[in-house]
Amino acid sequence: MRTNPNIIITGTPGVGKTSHAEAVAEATGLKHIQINKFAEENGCYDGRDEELGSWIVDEDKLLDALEKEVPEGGYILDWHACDLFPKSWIDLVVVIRCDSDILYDRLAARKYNKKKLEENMDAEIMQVLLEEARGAYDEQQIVEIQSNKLEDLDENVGRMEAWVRLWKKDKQFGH
Ligand SMILES: Nc1ncnc2c1ncn2[C@@H]1O[C@H](COP(=O)(O)OP(=O)(O)OP(=O)(O)O)[C@@H](O)[C@H]1O
Repeated sequence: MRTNPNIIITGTPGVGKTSHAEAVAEATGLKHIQINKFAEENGCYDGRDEELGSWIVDEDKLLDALEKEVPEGGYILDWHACDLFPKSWIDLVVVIRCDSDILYDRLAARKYNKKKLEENMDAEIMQVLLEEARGAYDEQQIVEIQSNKLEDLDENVGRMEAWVRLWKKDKQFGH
């Protein structure tokens, strides 16, 4: 039985996952795992997609490495995919969304190549991550939030902090 929850923060690249995860970790004491970094540090990569200019994560190796700690609770998993994490590990899935014109500017500022930019824009417009979350987790575990402006970030972090507080209180009283 976990005494701290595990939260996935997911969404298309650039929507604001890491900005949210860092702030929620700071506010709640949960540990933030940026999966890209974790995969790199733990040798969970399996080659590189040169066309997209990104590394390919070996999901089996990644889950093996995470399994040593994450099931105990207290983690925020920050990644642009979510359905690989076992349902039994996860208490809340936060899908961050962003308006496409705003996302376009954020991704263009990163100097993504045309293919990568278009793929990510399509993914956001087609709400790929929201559908992926719905396919893997229960509807009541999933929250969809907007991250267009800084006020959204503050409000979202406040909501997530309140959710963590309630979750822990519920556990304390044995619900
Ligand atoms: N609500 C927001 N208001 C204004 N700017 C934001 C907001 N959320 C994120 N940003 C900005 O958008 C950029 C991308 O944010 P961030 O790195 O958190 O996204 P990400 O989803 O973690 O991206 P990636 O998947 O590539 O790691 C950053 O420059 C960040 O400051």
